Amino acid sequence: MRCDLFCSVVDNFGDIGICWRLARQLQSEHQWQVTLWVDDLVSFQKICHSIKPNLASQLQNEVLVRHWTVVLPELTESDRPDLVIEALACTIPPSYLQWMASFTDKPLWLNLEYLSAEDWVHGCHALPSPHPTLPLQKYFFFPGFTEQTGGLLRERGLVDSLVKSRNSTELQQQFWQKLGLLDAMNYQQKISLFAYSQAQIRPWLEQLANAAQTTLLLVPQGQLATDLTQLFSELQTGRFDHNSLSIRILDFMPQPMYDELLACCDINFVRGEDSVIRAHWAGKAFIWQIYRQEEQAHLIKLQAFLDKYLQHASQEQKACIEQLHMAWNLEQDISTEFATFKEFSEQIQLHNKKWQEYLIQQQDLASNLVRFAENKLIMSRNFS
Ligand SMILES: Cc1cn([C@H]2C[C@H](O)[C@@H](COP(=O)(O)OP(=O)(O)O[C@H]3O[C@@H](C)[C@H](O)[C@@H](O)[C@H]3O)O2)c(=O)[nH]c1=O
Repeated sequence: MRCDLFCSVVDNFGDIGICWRLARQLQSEHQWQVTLWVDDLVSFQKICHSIKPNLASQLQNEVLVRHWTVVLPELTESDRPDLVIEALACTIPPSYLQWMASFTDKPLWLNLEYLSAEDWVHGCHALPSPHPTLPLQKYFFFPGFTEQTGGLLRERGLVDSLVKSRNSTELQQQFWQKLGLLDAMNYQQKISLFAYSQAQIRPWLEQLANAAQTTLLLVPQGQLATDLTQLFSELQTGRFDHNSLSIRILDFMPQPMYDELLACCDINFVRGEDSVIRAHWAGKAFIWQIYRQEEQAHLIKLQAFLDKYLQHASQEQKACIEQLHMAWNLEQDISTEFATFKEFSEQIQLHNKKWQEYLIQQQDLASNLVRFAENKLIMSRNFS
């Protein structure tokens, strides 16, 4: 099977993060021949350091990465893919659509949608939509948390390997060494903090600094790290130590390392669409800052997720997790909510384990997509 996957980087790293994981998985687990078209190789390089932004085409992890520029290179019949994926609301160029439509044996066209836990997704997943003028139709493919959706990205063996990292002091030690954080194991609590802006973050940081427990707070480079440097000028050096709190600014690391970071921390603040799912597989307590949308539409999506995730949680757990999520997403001071969250940390850990078990019973997104595409192609080829 040959697949062309189109990815446009709107902002941040979620678009390329998701597409890069999917491309690698389709290649390594399903032996597909994948071409990943990306319009921003500089962002891509942040999460895959071997990317060379000046190249029009390059092979990375057996995936052909092509720079998607305004004018696409000339394509010939021998380039014809079996499947074309238009990821995360990007728009395939009209010239490419015309080229697709020119074949008798037309490629299958999928629109990989954004993640949502809302129930309307069940009715829209896998629906076809005919192109208004060309003899083509595309199918909507929705990731999600239930069997009625396309599922979640999860590589084979990932959860087992993260459990190993979680349970082995030696592997953790090696990991922290790779990051250059030789004293990480000495801290009683390690928190990864990947988030958008947080206007009221200071009181929470003071709470951590004044706590009995020592905390190592790991913040990836980006807007939040810049904001924290405004609060604590010492952070210009990438380090800040005050009483029980140590903050370290980290360079962006390759995706597999980021996955391991989440497994080695005790609490993970995650954001967007991809890191939140990684936090699920890491199996630690997590707090999600959802990507903001106009007119607070994201809060409806957040509540839909919390309703699913906390469906079987006790009333107290539900209240404490919901309150922390709401305060964090509304950029309020989270000191009180975080203290309660910590009180319940053992129960939250157990709850997350059950939630993870429920999700793992479902097929992963790449496998669902492969099955869907193969069935559709077999049907269309039988009819033509
Ligand atoms: C911090 C870090 C992240 N990453 C990866 C993990 C993820 O694949 C990616 C971050 O993506 P997200 O977690 O989704 O957060 P994000 O905020 O960067 O991405 C967002 O982008 C918007 C355009 C989308 O519309 C949002 O829905 C969302 O996906 O970066 C690394 O590989 N290394 C790192 O060091």
